[in-house]
Amino acid sequence: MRELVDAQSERLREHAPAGGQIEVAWNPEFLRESFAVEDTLHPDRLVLGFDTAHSWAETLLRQAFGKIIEAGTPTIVTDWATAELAKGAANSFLAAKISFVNAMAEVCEKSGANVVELAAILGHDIHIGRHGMRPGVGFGGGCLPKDIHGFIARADELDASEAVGILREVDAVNGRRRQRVIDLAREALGVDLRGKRITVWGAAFKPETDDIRDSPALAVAQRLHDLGATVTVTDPKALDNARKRFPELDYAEDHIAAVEDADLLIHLTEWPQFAQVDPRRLATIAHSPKVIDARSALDIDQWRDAGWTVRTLGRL
Ligand SMILES: NC(=O)c1ccc[n+]([C@@H]2O[C@H](COP(=O)([O-])OP(=O)(O)OC[C@H]3O[C@@H](n4cnc5c(N)ncnc54)[C@H](O)[C@@H]3O)[C@@H](O)[C@H]2O)c1
Ligand SMILES: O=c1ccn([C@@H]2O[C@H](COP(=O)(O)OP(=O)(O)O[C@H]3O[C@H](CO)[C@@H](O)[C@H](O)[C@H]3O)[C@@H](O)[C@H]2O)c(=O)[nH]1
Repeated sequence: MRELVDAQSERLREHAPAGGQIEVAWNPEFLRESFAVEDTLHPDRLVLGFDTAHSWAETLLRQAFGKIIEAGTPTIVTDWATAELAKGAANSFLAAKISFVNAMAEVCEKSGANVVELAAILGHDIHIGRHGMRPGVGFGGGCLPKDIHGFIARADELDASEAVGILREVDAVNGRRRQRVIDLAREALGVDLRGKRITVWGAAFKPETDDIRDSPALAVAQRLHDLGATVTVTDPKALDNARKRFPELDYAEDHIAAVEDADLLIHLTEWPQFAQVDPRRLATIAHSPKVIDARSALDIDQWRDAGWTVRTLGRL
């Protein structure tokens, strides 16, 4: 690791106009999409990685983050190698937490337990914590998938493959959640999906963004389309991006009208407006009132009372 950073610094010194004046500092940031401003102004920690033989970069960064440091933000000053690992390790842990609860969901599906309640029980243990452990169709986006793959590749380069076996499993669990939704769709509609009309609620990889990078919702929608279903996708913000990337899918602006004549509705991105829909009204629009709640975000008792057949990931 040290050699890699040294080599990168050397390359910078060769190519940058400032040459030997260049000093390299690592400052990973941990902001989440749709919370970028809040996470930037109020980060839960700062990581500053330097070549400790120099102090110029440290002085500059401490000035740049002056107000945030004064506010008492934990600030960890460390070496290059540790700072470089910080980002990949943090995202790997977040991904592992999600896949852990989703692996529990797989067990719940076999045993009849309820993964939402199980996650609440686990989350109240302060050693575990309740944040970032919502079960569902798994993680996507521009960060967690890329970062665990990058971390695995780097560990392989460093001859530390065994240490990241756990991350290969994290990735495998994540992929199985998407497949589980396809399996549930086939249970609901029959193995042959040709000619079936499926409405997908959600295109963004998570709510409150138009980002569709590695979106679980669109991956599932595309697979259903490949199996012959007519798939209509709706999303409050991400339709333009989705249309460009997956022109073969159908799109609808209005999430209620999107359900007209549907044989099956699949809830794949938990936008709050989806959970606020009156299921009684929706049941009169759909061709067949069947829903898969792949984010455990709908009030399934209310939907069942309204006449819907409800399937979920990780609870009956
Ligand atoms: N999106 C986030 O919330 C977030 C949060 C923390 C960290 N990060 C990290 O920040 C980095 C960028 O993320 P992003 O979401 O802004 O991605 P992005 O894809 O939106 O932006 C990347 C930019 O880099 C440009 N680019 C790509 N390859 C290039 C190259 N070879 N030369 C010059 N420019 C190139 C692209 O054109 C694009 O404008 C990633 O490593 C990501 O993990 C992102
Ligand atoms: O309990 C949870 C939390 C998240 N997700 C999914 O995980 C993915 C990532 O969500 P989130 O972490 O909220 O979004 P990002 O904006 O990708 O932020 C992650 O990636 C950033 C870029 O590296 C980091 O800076 C952040 O700390 C890290 O949370 C999304 O698909 C979510 O639907 C779940 O399935 N269950």
